Amino acid sequence: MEGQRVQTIASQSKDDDILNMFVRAENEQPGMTTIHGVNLEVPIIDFTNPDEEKVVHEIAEACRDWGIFLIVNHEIPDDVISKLRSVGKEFFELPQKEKETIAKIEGSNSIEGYGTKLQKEVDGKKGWVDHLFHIVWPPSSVNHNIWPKNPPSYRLVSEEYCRHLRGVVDKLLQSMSLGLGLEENELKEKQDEMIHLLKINYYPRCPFPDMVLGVPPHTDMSYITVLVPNHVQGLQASRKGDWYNVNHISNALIVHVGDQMEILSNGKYKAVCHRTIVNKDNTRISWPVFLEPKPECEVGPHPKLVDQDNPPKYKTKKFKDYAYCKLNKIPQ
Ligand SMILES: O=C(O)CCC(=O)C(=O)O
Ligand SMILES: [Fe+2]
Repeated sequence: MEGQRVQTIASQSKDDDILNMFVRAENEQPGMTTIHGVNLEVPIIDFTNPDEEKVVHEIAEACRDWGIFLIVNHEIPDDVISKLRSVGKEFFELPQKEKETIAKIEGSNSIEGYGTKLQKEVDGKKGWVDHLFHIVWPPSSVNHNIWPKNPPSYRLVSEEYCRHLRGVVDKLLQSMSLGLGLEENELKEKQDEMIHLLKINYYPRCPFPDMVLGVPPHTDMSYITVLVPNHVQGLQASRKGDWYNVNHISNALIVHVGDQMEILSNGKYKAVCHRTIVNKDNTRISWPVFLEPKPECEVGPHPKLVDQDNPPKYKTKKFKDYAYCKLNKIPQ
């Protein structure tokens, strides 16, 4: 096991030394660094808009100018989302011993399983969050041994959500492809080389939310990430050097452009820098699905998007090498 879980610390610890491991330097503390009183009104895309050309244009513009947007009317039924939220919450509310049966094995290369620490920690400061990771697609990459056995409906519910999500992802990739001037199905067809990785972030209530972070500032390593949170706001994005709360719409999907999409588009689409804050009164939970290349897959600027006037801005490398450098904070 990789040390104490934040959930355990949150429910038990009054020890200043332990709590100090979470308190950030002032220039990182959300209380000091958030622009208060305004939300970042990121683009909202309506998937039922009959003007499909307009939707493509809006998505491309959002990827270029924001790297983050919300999708409303996405056709994932509300009850599918609410069941996903229930089973995830139920898993994290199980006795600690039961959760540890699917804990990530320390030193293993796999990211899958129940865990706490993720990236190399700057200044040894810890994020106020535990998580669960498991691959949900394609079936050949899925290891059900790592999925929670409890609640018993966990698997069925998660599979149902992920099936619906694939429809959303297809539409997103088609629009992003067109927005780059590629054929409609060019990115969608790359899905053979991709995995869908579900994460659940569990942010327990925190007695001093202004001084700690959930997930520290980062861009996602994925091509794109599609996320649903519970009812508790906590996602912040950086815009022109300032941190803002992102507008929260219940049951909207939040899309992040990740590093691989920025690389593939040779910088035309921008990965969004984001972080999360925690809450004094409420537990926050979020369910991102990361669309990532398979480890051996090479990612670099798309050949059709580079020429003499637009030389490649990024190296082409295997995703596993990219991920190793990123997680260990080694320059790419
Ligand atoms: O909880 C959230 O809203 C975002 C979490 C996140 O950025 C991540 O897990 O990469
Ligand atoms: Fe993220």
